[in-house]
Amino acid sequence: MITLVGAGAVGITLASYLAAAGRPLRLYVRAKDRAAFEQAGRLRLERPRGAALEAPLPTLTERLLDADTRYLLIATKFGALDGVIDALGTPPPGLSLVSTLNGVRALPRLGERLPQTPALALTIMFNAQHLGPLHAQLTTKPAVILADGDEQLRSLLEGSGLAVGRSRGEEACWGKLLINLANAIGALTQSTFRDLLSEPDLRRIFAAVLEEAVDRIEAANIAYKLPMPLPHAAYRQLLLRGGPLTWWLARLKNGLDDGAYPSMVSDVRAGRATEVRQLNGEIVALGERLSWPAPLNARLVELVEALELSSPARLSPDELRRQLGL
Ligand SMILES: NC(=O)C1=CN([C@@H]2O[C@H](COP(=O)(O)OP(=O)(O)OC[C@H]3O[C@@H](n4cnc5c(N)ncnc54)[C@H](OP(=O)(O)O)[C@@H]3O)[C@@H](O)[C@H]2O)C=CC1
Ligand SMILES: CC(C)(CO)C(=O)C(=O)O
Repeated sequence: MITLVGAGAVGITLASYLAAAGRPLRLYVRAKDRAAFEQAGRLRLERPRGAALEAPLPTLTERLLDADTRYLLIATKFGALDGVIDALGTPPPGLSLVSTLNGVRALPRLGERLPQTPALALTIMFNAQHLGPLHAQLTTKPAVILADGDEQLRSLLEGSGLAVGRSRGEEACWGKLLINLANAIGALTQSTFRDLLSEPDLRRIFAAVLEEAVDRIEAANIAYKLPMPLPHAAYRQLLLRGGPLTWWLARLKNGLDDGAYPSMVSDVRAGRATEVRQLNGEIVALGERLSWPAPLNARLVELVEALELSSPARLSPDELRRQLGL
């Protein structure tokens, strides 16, 4: 049995595929959400091309762990993770924790707080927005990458309509983190992926922020796998000189919708805390450990954190480039 905690954009997307395929799934619900979930009566996922996916409402549970829970699938934001761990108490033997969180902090956090319980990463390669109770919008192909090591979980995910890739250890999480460095650029300029990958100033900013991060990750000998069929040097050239080609390739590979935007754009619009510390901040922390600062990523963290404290003001791509000294 899988229990899913976090019925937001990612959680509803995963739950819709799993429930529609008849996989054993329970949905954790807090008292504040029960009436709205029951009223929704089913899961509904709008999809970029093709019909919406409707799936039966999984059993709702107010316990994170039931006697038969084998996997706890965590789809909250990082800021809510400690609260979930606190509510877990002492997990029984046989339970595995599965983190869908962006960044690379969730697994070490789970390992520190729950050292006896195995935790593995399910890297989310799709993009989705939360539309309402048990209702989300998918704006890409429904792809995920599961770290090697749990074939039972893999068999529950495969065949559900989700495309399930493989990763050795955490190399997919680090590769995905590199892509997520653009979330802050999107949040500050309120840009779509199409803008981020076709507007010249935004492409230049992303190329510089990515290069700063790749240099530090390689200097620290961290294994990473970019989720694209190109090595970083070639992708950088594409960003700098490929014109709209970068956008067209991303569109072809990921099935991105024209209007899709990074999840941090929604966070800023909704006035929620962002995960910028777990994304660009991770590169800043790595730079500190290496005594090789990462000033572009540090400035992005500062700018996004300033946004969190004030009402969102959109920077133009040119203003952001100048603010970063590029
Ligand atoms: N959206 C996307 O396209 C992608 C997101 N990700 C990552 O996936 C993770 C989840 O993101 P996303 O789905 O967008 O976030 P959302 O904010 O849409 O969803 C998180 C959900 O978790 C709920 N939640 C928080 N605390 C608890 C709790 N203690 N118990 C039960 N539910 C809880 C929230 O409810 P409430 O707000 O009512 O507290 C909210 O519905 C993040 O790390 C994100 O970076 C990764 C790839 C793509
Ligand atoms: C990969 C990307 C950028 C899109 O899903 C994402 O992880 C996010 O929006 O947070």
